Amino acid sequence: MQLNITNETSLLQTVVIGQPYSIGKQPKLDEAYDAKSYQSIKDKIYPSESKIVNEMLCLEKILKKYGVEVLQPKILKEYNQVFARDVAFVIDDKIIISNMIADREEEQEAYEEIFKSINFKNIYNLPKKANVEGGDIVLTDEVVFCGVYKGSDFSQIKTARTNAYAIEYLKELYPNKIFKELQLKKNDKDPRKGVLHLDCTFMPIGKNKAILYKESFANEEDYHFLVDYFGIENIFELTENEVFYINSNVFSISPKVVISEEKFIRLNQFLENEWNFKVEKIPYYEISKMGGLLRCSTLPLIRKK
Ligand SMILES: NC(=[NH2+])NCCC[C@H](N)C(=O)O
Repeated sequence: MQLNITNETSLLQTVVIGQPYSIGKQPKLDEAYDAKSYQSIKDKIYPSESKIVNEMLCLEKILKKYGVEVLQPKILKEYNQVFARDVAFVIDDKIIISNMIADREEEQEAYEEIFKSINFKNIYNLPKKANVEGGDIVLTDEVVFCGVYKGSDFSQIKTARTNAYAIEYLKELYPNKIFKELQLKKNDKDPRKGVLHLDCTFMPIGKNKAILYKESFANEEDYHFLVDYFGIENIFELTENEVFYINSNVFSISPKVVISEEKFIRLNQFLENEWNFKVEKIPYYEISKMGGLLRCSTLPLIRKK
C-alpha cells in the first residue's frame, strides 16, 4: 500500500476506522483518562456498546457510499478501540506509530495486519521520550500543526498527550515541512477548562477554511496565527458550548463533502448555506461522550494526490 496524506480534506481513498465491539466494562471514575469521559461517568450517561456500534455503523455506511475503502483493526477483548486516530498518523508516504498514553497502549497490537500491508521502510517508531497521539497532528499541504503541552507536570496530566520532544523528532523526519506548535489548555476533569487533542478544537475543511475555538489555546498568539493563516473570512469560530460537544471534530471525505454530527445545527447550516459544502449528517453523540468524535474515529491512509 502506498500511503499518501498531506492534508485533512483531499479525496479520501483508504481509511481505518476504530472498532466498536468488545468495548469492555464502563470505566470507573478514577479510570477515566479524559475529561469528557470523566464527566459522562460522573453524570451516569456513559454510552453502552450497542449505541457505540450503531453510530460507528452509520459512519462506515457513509464512507462506503462514497466508495472509500474501509479497514478496521482486529477486535481486542474488552478494550476501547473506537478512536483509531491516535494510534498512528500518516504524513506524506510515512506512517508514524504514536507513543500513546499507557491506558491506551494495547490498541496498537490490533493494527498489525494493517501495518503489514505497508512497506516497512515507511513505518516509523519514535524514541520512548517522544509522546505523541494522532489527534494532536493536523495537516495542511504547507504546515504540520501540532497540539502540545509543555508544562513540567506533563506526566501527571492524562489529557497531555504530545510533548515538545516528539515535535522536535518529527521535524527531523520532515525537514521540508513547516511545523507550527499550538499549546493547548489542559484539564483532566472539566472539559470546559481544557482540551484533549488539537482536533477537539481546530480542524481545516475545504480547500482553505477552518473551524476553531479561541479559548482552547494557551497562548492567544496561536489563535491569531491560525486566523491570519486562513483569513478571518475563512474561519468558523465555535462557542464554548459547541466545543464542549466537539463540533470541530468533523471528518472530510473531500474538499466538498464533510461528515458531521446531526445535532451540530449552527455549524451544519453554515457549512451548507454559506460555504456550499455537502454535509453528511450522522448520529455520533453517544461516542462524543467518550471525548472524541468523527475525526478521532478515523485514521486515513490514502487521499488522492
Ligand atoms: N483524536 C482524538 N481527539 N481522540 C479522542 C480520544 C478520546 C479517548 N477517550 C482518549 O482519552 O484518548
